[in-house]
Amino acid sequence: MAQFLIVEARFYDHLNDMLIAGARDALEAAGHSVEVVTVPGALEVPGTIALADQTGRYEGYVAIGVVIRGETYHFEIVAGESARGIMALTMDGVAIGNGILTVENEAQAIVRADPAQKDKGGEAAKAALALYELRRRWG
Ligand SMILES: Nc1c(NC[C@H](O)[C@H](O)[C@H](O)CO)[nH]c(=O)[nH]c1=O
Ligand SMILES: CC(=O)[C@@H](O)COP(=O)(O)O
Repeated sequence: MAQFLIVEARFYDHLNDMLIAGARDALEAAGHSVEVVTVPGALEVPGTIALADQTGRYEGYVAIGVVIRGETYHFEIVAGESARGIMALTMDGVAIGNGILTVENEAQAIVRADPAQKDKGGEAAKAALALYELRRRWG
């Protein structure tokens, strides 16, 4: 049994609740414990995972959030930089599944967040579990 941390950018409550439910179910079904920490937006997620990892308390992380395209270039910054930060940590060996949706509209987000449909939260948790298992094998 390992301790996983879900780091959620709580920008859209109803969408996050579905993503977290899917992620939590996947982690608990695999026999692990789950904590959740909430940050304002997707840009804060990589830094939060970096800080959490320094504590040594967690074996893996699931990044949760939703970025919906608006009218300006801000979408590219938030979507791209959050993914870039998460990927940088992954390349340093941190076990992270990226469940931050980057979508055009709310309808796309609902289909992807709903555990009964695309279940992207569960998918991200399974990615974190896969990296955690590889770390155990090779670590
Ligand atoms: N527009 C969205 C954001 N924007 C906020 C940033 O992530 C960040 O919190 C702010 O710039 C302060 O550093 N965040 C999301 O998660 N989703 C969005 O659609
Ligand atoms: C992530 C975004 O694009 C967004 O929420 C910001 O919207 P806008 O570009 O209309 O300010």
